[in-house]
Amino acid sequence: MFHCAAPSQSLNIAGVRASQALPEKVKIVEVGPRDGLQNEKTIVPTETKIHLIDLLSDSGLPVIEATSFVSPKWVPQMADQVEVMKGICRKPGVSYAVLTPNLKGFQAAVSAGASEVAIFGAASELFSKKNINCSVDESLQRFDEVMKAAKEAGVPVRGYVSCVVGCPYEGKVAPEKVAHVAKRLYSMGCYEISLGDTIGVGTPGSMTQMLEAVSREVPVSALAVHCHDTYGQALANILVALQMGINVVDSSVAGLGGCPYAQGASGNVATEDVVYMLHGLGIQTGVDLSKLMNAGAFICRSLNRKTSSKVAQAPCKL
Ligand SMILES: CC(C)(COP(=O)([O-])OP(=O)([O-])OC[C@H]1O[C@@H](n2cnc3c(N)ncnc32)[C@H](O)[C@@H]1OP(=O)([O-])[O-])[C@@H](O)C(=O)NCCC(=O)NCCSC(=O)C[C@@](C)(O)CC(=O)[O-]
Repeated sequence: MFHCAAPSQSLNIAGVRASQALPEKVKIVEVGPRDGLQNEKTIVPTETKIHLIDLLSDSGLPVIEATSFVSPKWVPQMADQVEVMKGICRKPGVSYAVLTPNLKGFQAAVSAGASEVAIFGAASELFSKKNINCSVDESLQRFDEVMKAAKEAGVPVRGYVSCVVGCPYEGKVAPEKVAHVAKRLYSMGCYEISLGDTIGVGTPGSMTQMLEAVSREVPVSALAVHCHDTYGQALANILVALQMGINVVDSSVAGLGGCPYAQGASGNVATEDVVYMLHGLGIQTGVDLSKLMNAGAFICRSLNRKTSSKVAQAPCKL
């Protein structure tokens, strides 16, 4: 018989937070319903997606990326985006964000009531071509159109940069390339830039180098990290980002997901594991871990799949 220590907010832990300048609060952007489900082989029923989003809303998450307004020919799993946006119970205070690759997607997203949109670029030419069928420069031109329309409509826009450490087609990615794309997105008006380790190859060493380069161009207060966990480095990478002053973290309930254009990449870091670590550090998230775990259990049951969250697998429940 063994005992588990509850994550405490003791003076000791608070002392760690103070000495390492960790943030007091972290905003978690839940990407499971989009990043998590976009890669499923069989089409997930719309009602399942809606129920998952409602459970996640109930857990106290502040931002939920609900779906994407991309071409159904490219990502058939997201073809029910309008029904999903219509079906969810919108909880006051929760932002329901969606991905939009171009003006067509933006207009459809706004009609469906998205409270914010995200444009998604890459630091790698080949990934950009495979994912959105254009070069990095062409993508930035398209995003400029979306930004103009978003400003007129008063819709906040988040910007993603994919392949911030490595690319499935080009290998290692130079931090300067990431900084360049991040700066362009920030200059066009994105309020937040999410740095995606799309294939989960980053380590605290390579993340630090990349974050140092990006933070010379974009204020740290406007950065988020989006870590896939292929090599089991995601939590360590997030900790490094927090120590550098970043206080927005993307994650996916049950560690679902991957990118259809990055074969072999595993899901995002599990939201349950991020929340457990943050609470253990005395950092507030506003998320109720047990409600979040219910949402994770629901989607795993629905997909007939084992969770990738270590916290959800742990034999002792807190
Ligand atoms: C960008 C395109 C559309 C270009 O695709 P394309 O084929 O070059 O586009 P097109 O403009 O030539 O249009 C082709 C067809 O798509 C339609 N179309 C055009 N746009 C839309 C739209 N918005 N919504 C619905 N339909 C659309 C358009 O109307 C046309 O229909 P047709 O005339 O053949 O019937 C395509 O490549 C695409 O949809 N790509 C999305 C890929 C994707 O969703 N990838 C996964 C998300 S990114 C990711 O996961 C990484 C991230 C964000 O999580 C961070 C990280 O981990 O790094």
